[in-house]
Amino acid sequence: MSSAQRAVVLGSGSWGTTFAKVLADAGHEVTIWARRPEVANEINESHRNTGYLPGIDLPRNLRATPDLVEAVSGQHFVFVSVPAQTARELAVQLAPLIDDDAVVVSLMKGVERSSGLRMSEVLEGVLELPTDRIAVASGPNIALEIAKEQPTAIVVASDSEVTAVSVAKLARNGYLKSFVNVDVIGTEFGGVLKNLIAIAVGIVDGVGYGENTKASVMTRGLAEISDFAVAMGAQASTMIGLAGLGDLIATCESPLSRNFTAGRLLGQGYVYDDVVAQMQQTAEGLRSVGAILELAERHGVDMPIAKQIDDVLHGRMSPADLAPHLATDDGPSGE
Ligand SMILES: NC(=O)c1ccc[n+]([C@@H]2O[C@H](COP(=O)([O-])OP(=O)(O)OC[C@H]3O[C@@H](n4cnc5c(N)ncnc54)[C@H](O)[C@@H]3O)[C@@H](O)[C@H]2O)c1
Ligand SMILES: O=P(O)(O)OC[C@H](O)CO
Repeated sequence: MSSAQRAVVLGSGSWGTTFAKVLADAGHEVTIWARRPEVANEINESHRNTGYLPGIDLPRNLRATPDLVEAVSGQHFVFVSVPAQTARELAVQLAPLIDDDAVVVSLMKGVERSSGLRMSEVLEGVLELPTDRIAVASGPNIALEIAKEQPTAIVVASDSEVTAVSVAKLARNGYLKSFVNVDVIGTEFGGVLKNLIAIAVGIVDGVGYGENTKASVMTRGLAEISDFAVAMGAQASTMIGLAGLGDLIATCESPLSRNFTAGRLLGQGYVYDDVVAQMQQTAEGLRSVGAILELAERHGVDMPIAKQIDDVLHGRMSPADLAPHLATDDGPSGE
């Protein structure tokens, strides 16, 4: 464990609050920025965030504020955990506030719908930071499990290994072990793309198909998202690491996953708008699929599962046809 430092986490939803708890449990002095003052008050007064982490007691060295200026002032480590589609507007507010030497870390797992940019690209562009002051963290990290202090691993990536190590040293404690790599593209896309496959697995689960179907979708899904990530510049090895295969397994198998849950509702026959209305929390995959398909087309990558998710989302395909379609493709081909 490193010596005590200061850090701020922007976003007080499930992951922002959990990650702040991870840092505070490592002995650091942690501030969490909550957009809603009532959430900040609850964290400060009751040491709880019941809307997102029911039953979890938060550490006392974790304090919250709804004031972004106060939250960010003098902070060297700034972690960002808001829904991907809101990252740009937050970054615009953040730009004049961050310290000259601050390291900014994305905890998010979506792409910007309008541009197809990864979150680190959005932050880097708006904040005008060199890439050695940007990092991303990803892995099999279902928030509530980590908040319950169940043992977990995470990977921190930055173009600069020094930066990745400095962040990974900060974000480790008795229940979270951090690893590092320098493949930002793979680490980030791993987190984005597993969400799509978790939606597909949720769909077939909702339809009532069993383990063979889910395993087929997961395995072919891993091949599909690896092809995409490598075409975008990722290392193939990252896709079988924590941010790829690791997160794919956790998200596709957990009833706590919002992406899996959204898929299951689709499989049970709910339409897209009903699913969005029922989700209390962010299911990033629903908003990433269109942008990923556009990038895939531009880079000549075939993504049959992602296409089928998009067809189900837009009512062009019955959920029950998703997996059979996989099996009735043209003649046999190599795995
Ligand atoms: N929950 C997890 O298990 C988990 C784990 C790893 C990564 N992530 C990623 O972390 C990111 C955040 O997810 P989450 O689970 O905390 O989501 P969440 O839905 O639980 O919480 C989102 C938070 O963002 C706030 N927010 C909403 N709109 C905002 C805006 N315009 N400006 C600022 N804040 C706004 C909400 O008030 C809430 O506090 C996502 O990209 C997600 O994929 C989540
Ligand atoms: O709840 P989900 O589907 O957003 O998944 C949460 C995390 O990304 C799992 O690592």
